[in-house]
Amino acid sequence: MTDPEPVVELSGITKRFPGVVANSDVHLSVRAGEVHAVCGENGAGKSTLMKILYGMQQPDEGTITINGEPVKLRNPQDAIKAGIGMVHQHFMLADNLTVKENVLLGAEGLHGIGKKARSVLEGFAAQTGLHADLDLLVERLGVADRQRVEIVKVLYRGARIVILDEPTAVLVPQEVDALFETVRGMQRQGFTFIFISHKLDEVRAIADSVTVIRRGTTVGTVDPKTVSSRELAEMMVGSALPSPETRESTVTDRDILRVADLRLDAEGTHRALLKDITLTVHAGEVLGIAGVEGNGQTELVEAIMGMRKATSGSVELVDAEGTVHDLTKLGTLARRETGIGYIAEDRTRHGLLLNQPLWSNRILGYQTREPVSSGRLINRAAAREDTKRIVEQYDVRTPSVDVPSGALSGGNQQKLIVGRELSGNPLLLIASHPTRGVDVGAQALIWEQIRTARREGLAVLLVSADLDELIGLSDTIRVMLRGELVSEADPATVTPTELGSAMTGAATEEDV
Ligand SMILES: Nc1ncnc2c1ncn2[C@@H]1O[C@H](COP(=O)(O)OP(=O)(O)OP(=O)(O)O)[C@@H](O)[C@H]1O
Repeated sequence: MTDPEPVVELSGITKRFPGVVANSDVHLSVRAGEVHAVCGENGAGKSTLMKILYGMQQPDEGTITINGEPVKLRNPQDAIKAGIGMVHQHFMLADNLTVKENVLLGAEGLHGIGKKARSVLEGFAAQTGLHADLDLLVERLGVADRQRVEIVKVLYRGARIVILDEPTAVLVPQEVDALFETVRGMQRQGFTFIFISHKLDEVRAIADSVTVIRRGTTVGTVDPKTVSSRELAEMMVGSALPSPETRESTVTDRDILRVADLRLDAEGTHRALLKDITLTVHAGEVLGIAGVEGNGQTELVEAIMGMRKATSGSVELVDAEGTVHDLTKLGTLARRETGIGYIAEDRTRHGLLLNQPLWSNRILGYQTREPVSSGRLINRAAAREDTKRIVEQYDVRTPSVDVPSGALSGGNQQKLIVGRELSGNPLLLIASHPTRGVDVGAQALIWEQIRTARREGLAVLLVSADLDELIGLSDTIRVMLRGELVSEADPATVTPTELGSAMTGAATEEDV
């Protein structure tokens, strides 16, 4: 039997940015009806390649062939015409519109907005397992359903080849299984998927082929069923990975963060986004917060950081001398200055200034502190030096510390932030999804840095959607549901599936 014809053939793709070759002679050949994973370290060039395939960027060299025809994709409209759809990692839906409105917006020309449109839409909804009412506002949907709306949106526009950019990063294991079921079902109907992921177990579970990219160029394409996750990781990195360390407890009885009876009402209402939150994080402890996205974790972090004003309750930080600092009424910068490092959930909104060089980003949040400032004056030379140190220590792949942080790949931006936030010698680190979007090698590195700091007495409040990370890093896990801490899990014994059930188990469709 001969292999089916490739539906997508990228050949000799090269893309240069100032100081960086993002793609160098990359080849990718995707057969009809397969799930083709693209893997590689942070900065390897995956996003660039996908942007080229989706018409968002033009290659300097190379050719693109779709269904045997050479094509020029000048913009996403061209890609959509060629039958390519992209589901981005960050959803692009309007919360205040219904499912139907979101799908039809901008595509009214296809089937109108009446009965015909609805019936086509219903067909795609059934195909993707989207059971939500099409007239429901998107804000009422959970993450997994929103993702399905995104998929429906691209199918409605005629996509037969769907790019999924890290689709499982925000899903619990049960939702990942459901997504994979959908993908398999659609595959049987002839759809082709290109799947970007750092989760190699998932790649092995769903993909028919995997193309590995390293430092901008193709290493090769393999059958993921015939290699282990470790071998795949080593193909990506080009060398052997360090072994994961064994569990050891460094928890002390010294309180660092104390949150008592915290309540946060939605603005102008008495509807509680957070209720009865009481928790303590000790020196040397990682307290993990598990929860399906949208259950109050973001609000909890923002209330502790002073980005949202709590309705009632208190937040205190106890320093090394035992002095208690009441943070409840302080602003964010003042809270940080008492000794909090903060890895924000949304690095491009709260963590970085994208048009500023890396060294200026090193100063962000530390404008009054050594070594980058004398308290009143910024010390540029010291900031550049310290940024170089971070780049080295955290393996940030960049041509220099003078490029804007926006030119770094997502994972490298994340490494820069983690490096900066651990550099201020904080008492407490608030880490929201600290390794989101980073590759396995960088993840191991970040975990190691956090563990080292914990051994030296750092207290960590960890919020993560990556259950392996929560289980692997936490000393204690608490589960958040509808704004409350509802249960505890022992990371030494709990499985990701059990934790997933605790996170969703008690929730009914309506609650979500
Ligand atoms: N607009 C740009 N300007 C300058 N350099 C860029 C730009 N976009 C990407 N790069 C560089 O190209 C290289 C490849 O980046 P790309 O985002 O494709 O990597 P990636 O494999 O998707 O990484 P990640 O897993 O971290 O998302 C990186 O070195 C990055 O800094």
